[in-house]
Amino acid sequence: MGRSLTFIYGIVVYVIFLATFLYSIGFVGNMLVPKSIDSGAQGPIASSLIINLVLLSVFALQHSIMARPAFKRLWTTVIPQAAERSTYILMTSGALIMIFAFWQPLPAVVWDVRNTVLGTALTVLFWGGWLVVLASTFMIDHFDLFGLKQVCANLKKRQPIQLGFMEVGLYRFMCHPIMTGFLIAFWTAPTMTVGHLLFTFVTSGYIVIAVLRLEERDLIAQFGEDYITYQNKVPAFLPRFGRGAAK
Ligand SMILES: C[S@@+](CC[C@H](N)C(=O)[O-])C[C@H]1O[C@@H](n2cnc3c(N)ncnc32)[C@H](O)[C@@H]1O
Repeated sequence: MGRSLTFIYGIVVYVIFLATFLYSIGFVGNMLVPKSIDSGAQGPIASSLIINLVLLSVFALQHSIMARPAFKRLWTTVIPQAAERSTYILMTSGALIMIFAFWQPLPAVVWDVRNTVLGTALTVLFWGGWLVVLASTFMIDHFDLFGLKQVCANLKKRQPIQLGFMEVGLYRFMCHPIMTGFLIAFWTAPTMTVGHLLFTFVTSGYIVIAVLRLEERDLIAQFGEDYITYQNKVPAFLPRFGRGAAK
C-alpha cells in the first residue's frame, strides 16, 4: 500500500469505527437505531442462544487474537506496520456489525424500572458509562488507539511516537477506565431482558478475563516495573471493587 492510500484507509476505517461506536450506544440502549438488542421477533430460544453466543465468541476471538504482540509481529509481515492498528479497528468494527445484524432478541423481561427514580439513575449511569469510555480514550491517546496517528506519521515519512506509560485522568483511580465504562453502560438498563442480560454477562466475563489474563500481561511486558507498581496500587476496575482496593 502506498503512503497516501494507507492514510486514506486509516481515515475511512476511523469513520467506520465512529459510526459503529455510535450504533453500539443505540443498539445496547434500544434507541434511534433500526435494529437493537431487544428489537425484532423472537425465534426459537435454543437457536437464538447459540447464534448470540457464536456472535459474541467471534468478537472475543477477533479482539483477543489480533491484540496480541505475537500476532501483530506476524501480521505486519503481510500488511504495512502503519496500517496494523487501523486493520485491527476495522476487524473489530466488522465483528460488532455482525452482532448488530444477526443478534437474536430474547425479550422476556428480567427487570423493568422505567419511570422510577432507580430507572432515571440507571439511565444517567448508562450515559455516564459511554462518556467514561470516550473520555478515557482521549486520556490515553484517542488518535493513536484508533490508528490515525500511525497513518499520519507514515504519510509524513516518520515513525509514530510509541505511547509511554501513563497515569493520567481516570487512570489515576483505575487501571481500565475504558472497560469500566463499558461494564457500567451494559449493566445499567432500566429494562433488562434475557437477551440483554446474556449480552451483559458474556461481555462482562470476557472483559474481566481478557483484561486480567491477557492485556495486563502485555502491559507488563510493554511498560515493565512501572506497570507492576501501578497495578499494585490502583484497582483494576471500579475504585474499591478491584485488586488494588483489596490490598
Ligand atoms: C483499548 S485500550 C484499553 C486500555 C485499558 N484496558 C482501559 O480499559 O482503559 C488498549 C491500549 O491502551 C494502552 N494502555 C493501557 N493502559 C495504559 C497506560 N496506563 N498507559 C499507557 N497506555 C496504556 C495499551 O498499550 C493498549 O494499546
